[in-house]
Amino acid sequence: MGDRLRIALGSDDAGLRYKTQLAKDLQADDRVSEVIDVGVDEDEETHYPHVAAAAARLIVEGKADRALLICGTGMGVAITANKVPGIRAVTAHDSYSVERAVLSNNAQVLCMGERVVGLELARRLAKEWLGYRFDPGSASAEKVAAISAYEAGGEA
Ligand SMILES: O=C[C@H](O)[C@H](O)COP(=O)(O)O
Repeated sequence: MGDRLRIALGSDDAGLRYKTQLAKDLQADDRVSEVIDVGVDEDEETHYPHVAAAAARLIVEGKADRALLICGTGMGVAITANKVPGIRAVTAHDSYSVERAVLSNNAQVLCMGERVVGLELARRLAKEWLGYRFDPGSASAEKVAAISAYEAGGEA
């Protein structure tokens, strides 16, 4: 991952208002090199699993570094993204969890719920999230490696 981040951004119709604002925030942020909008658009009713899977696949294909996904609760998009091998997605609505999602879990995908968290807090959390980088030399790396080993069907 380079210093600046390529962010896949997606929502269903329940998260579209927040996605629209977050897109503007991300595009204005110097730490972001690219925002890849995977939908939905206005008047589009693609269900959340399709949007979440599209964003997660961009990461495993090396076309995005991270994804920010919004649905009603932030849960359906996280569940879906986690079905894509290699993806670690979390739902988080507080500052500490957002920090640990990156620093402890090396999660590439942050999910939030438009029906759960206020817009200004969501914007702040997204801004904080951009500032964290996982340290592969940290004590957390061994634990993340264990996640990957279990995902691969082995033992850790
Ligand atoms: O996790 C799912 C999301 O909250 C979605 O936006 C709404 O899903 P539902 O319409 O099935 O409740």
